[in-house]
Amino acid sequence: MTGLLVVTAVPAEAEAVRTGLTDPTATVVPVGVGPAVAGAATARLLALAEAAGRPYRGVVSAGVAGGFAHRVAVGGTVLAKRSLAADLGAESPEGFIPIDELGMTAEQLGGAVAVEADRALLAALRSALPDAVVGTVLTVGTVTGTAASTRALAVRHPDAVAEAMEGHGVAVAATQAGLPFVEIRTISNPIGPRDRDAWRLREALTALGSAAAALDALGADGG
Ligand SMILES: O=C(O)c1cccc(C(=O)CC[C@H]2O[C@@H](n3cnc4c(=O)[nH]cnc43)[C@H](O)[C@@H]2O)c1
Repeated sequence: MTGLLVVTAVPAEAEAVRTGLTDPTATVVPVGVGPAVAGAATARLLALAEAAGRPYRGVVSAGVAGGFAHRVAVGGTVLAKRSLAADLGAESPEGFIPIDELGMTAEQLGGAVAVEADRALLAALRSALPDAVVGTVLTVGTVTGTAASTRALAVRHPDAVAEAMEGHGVAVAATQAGLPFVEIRTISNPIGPRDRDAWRLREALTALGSAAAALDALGADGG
């Protein structure tokens, strides 16, 4: 069995992870932006490793994220208790209806709208990163960019700490492969009215490099 598969969206995030992670058995791959592309790419990487007789032992979704300002500051680190597909559902005149409240069977849904982090991986990261904020990390297809939608998300998900665009897709790929999964993010921007100039990518990428050192705790003898 090989080591961990760590997937990021963009190459800059993968580079940041590689600066902190020293576990030689881990593989870090930038797979693209968004849950569909990240999920499909992760599933393919897992299948290729399995077919080569070198299956991964766990999957990590890592990168930068928008943070809910009342929960975590820019530059902070978050660990996902669960990775939740926050915009999977239906709009209605009364508001958003999550996919799992539309009356579909489990078979029709094909997977959970929220994937829980693997307990052992999360526990190992929590102890290596005691200052990290732990809560739900939302997966969205559209970056939240208004005060109204930020409020609506925070009300709908009071335990949410951050949003990003890949976690749930990667989590579904890991779950379907029977592998443990966890999501780790560092905060590049507060969620709220769009202000791309306010994104602190360099700060978040530096924090990601530091946080990635904790992934060594998930290596062959850890986690
Ligand atoms: O341009 C660069 O150098 C660069 C370096 C690192 C990352 C990027 C990105 O564009 C990251 C996109 C990635 O970040 C996540 N993200 C960050 N903030 C949010 C947010 O407020 N809402 C949703 N997602 C966010 C997301 O996972 C994207 O894939 C560029």
